[in-house]
Amino acid sequence: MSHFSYRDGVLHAESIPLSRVAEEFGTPTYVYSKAALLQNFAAYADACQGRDALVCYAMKANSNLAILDLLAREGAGFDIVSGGELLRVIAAGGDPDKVIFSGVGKTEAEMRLALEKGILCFNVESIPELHRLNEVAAGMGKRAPVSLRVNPNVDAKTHPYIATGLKANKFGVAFDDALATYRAAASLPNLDVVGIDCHIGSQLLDDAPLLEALDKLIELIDTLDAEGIHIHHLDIGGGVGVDYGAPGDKPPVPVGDYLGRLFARIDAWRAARHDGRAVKVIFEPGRSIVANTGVLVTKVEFLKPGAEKNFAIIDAAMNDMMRPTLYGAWMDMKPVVPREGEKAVYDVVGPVCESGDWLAKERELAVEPGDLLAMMSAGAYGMTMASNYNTRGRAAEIMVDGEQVHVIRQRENPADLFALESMLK
Ligand SMILES: Cc1ncc(COP(=O)(O)O)c(C=O)c1O
Ligand SMILES: N[C@@H](CCCC[NH3+])C(=O)O
Repeated sequence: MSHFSYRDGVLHAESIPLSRVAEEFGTPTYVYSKAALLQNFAAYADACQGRDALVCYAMKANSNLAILDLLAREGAGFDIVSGGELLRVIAAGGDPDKVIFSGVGKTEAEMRLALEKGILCFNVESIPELHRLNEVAAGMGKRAPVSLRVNPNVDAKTHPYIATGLKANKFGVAFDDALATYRAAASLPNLDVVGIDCHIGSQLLDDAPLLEALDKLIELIDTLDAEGIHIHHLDIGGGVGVDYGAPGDKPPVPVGDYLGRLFARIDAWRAARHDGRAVKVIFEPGRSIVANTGVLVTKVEFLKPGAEKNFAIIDAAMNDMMRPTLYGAWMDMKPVVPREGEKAVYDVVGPVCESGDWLAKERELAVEPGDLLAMMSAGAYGMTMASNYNTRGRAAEIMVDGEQVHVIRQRENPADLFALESMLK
C-alpha cells in the first residue's frame, strides 16, 4: 500500500491531506511517513531474522534526528562518512558500537573521535589511510577495528555519478591490490583486521551486480583465510534502487528477494567450507530505506508561457532538491489537488539564478499559480543535499505519524543564515 495516495481529490500522507500541511507549515516542506519508514526498515530486518546480520543505515541519505532515532529504536546501526554524522548518531540515541565509518578522506580528528566513541569498524579505502589510522590509534593506546573497502570492478549499471565500484572510481582498494593491502593492514600493530567491505553504486534496479560483487568478496575471504587473515564480517554495502516512476524504468528488485538470494549464496559457501566459522553480514542501505517515505511539497508561484517552453515557477529549487540537476534524475511531480481543465507541457523550475535550477522537465500538468505540487520519492538525498544557495533558508521537515503531524525540523529563517559570519574590523 502506498503511504501517499489521493483521497477525496487530495493527495494525502497517510490520513493527512498535504494541502493541510502546506496551510499549517508553509512550503516548500518535506513530508515523511513514519509507517513507510518502519515498513522499509522491516523489509531488511525481516530478511535478516535469525541471522548474524546488521543493517547499518547509510545516513547520508537522510540524517534528520527523528529518522535516526526511529531507526535506532528498531535496532539499526549506521553507516557514517564524517565525524559530524557520528555526533548526529549519538545525539539521536544511536549506538556507536553499531557504527561503521566509510569514506576516502577521514581526518585525524575524525579518526580520534570515532576511536574515542568506540565504533564497530573503519571501512578503510587506501594504504595511506591505514597508516594514518594506525598512528592515531597508537597515540591513544588503542587498536582500531578495520575493514577494507574493496573495489570489485563490477559494473553497477547506474548513473556514472553514482557508480562507485569501477576501476575508474576514487573509492576502495582495487581488487588486484586487495591481498597486498590486507597484508599491510595485518602487519600494523594498532589495527585489528575484522572485515571486508564493498559498495558498488546507488540506485541499482537489479541485484545481479550485487551478487557478482558478493562472489568476488567471498573469493577474497577464502584467499585471506589461507594467509591466516580471518574475516569476521562481510559488508556488501547499499545500493538497492527505488521506483521513481520514470517512464520506461523497470521496477527495482524487492529487498527481500535480494537478501534471500544473497543469504542462500553465503549459506552454500559456508556449508562447503566445513570450518564452522560464522561470518556476520552487514548492509549499508540508504535510499531503499528513506526515498519513498518522503515528498517535497511546493507551491506554484507563477506560470510563464514561452515561445519554446512553458515554465511553472515553484517555491522549491535546486537548493532544496539537487537530484534532477545533478544527475538528470527524473522525479515525479503530482498535483496535490488535481484540477480539471486543459493540460500544458511545463518545465518545473525554481527561483534560483541558474539555468540548471529545474526540478522536472516536460511534464504535462493542469496548474495555476497558488497550486501545490508534490515531488514524490524525495525522502533520500533531498534534505541532506540541500544548501543555502542564494541565501535561501532550507525547507521544513514534517513527520506524519498516523493522525499526528510532527515538525521534525523547523524551516530556516534566511535572517539566521549569516549568524556565523563577521565583518572586517
Ligand atoms: C559507502 C556507501 N555505503 C552506502 C551507501 C548507500 O547507498 P544507497 O543509498 O544507494 O543504498 C552509499 C551511497 O551510495 C555509500 O557511498
Ligand atoms: N546522492 C545520490 C546518491 C549518492 C550516494 C552516495 N554514495 C543520489 O541522490 O542519487
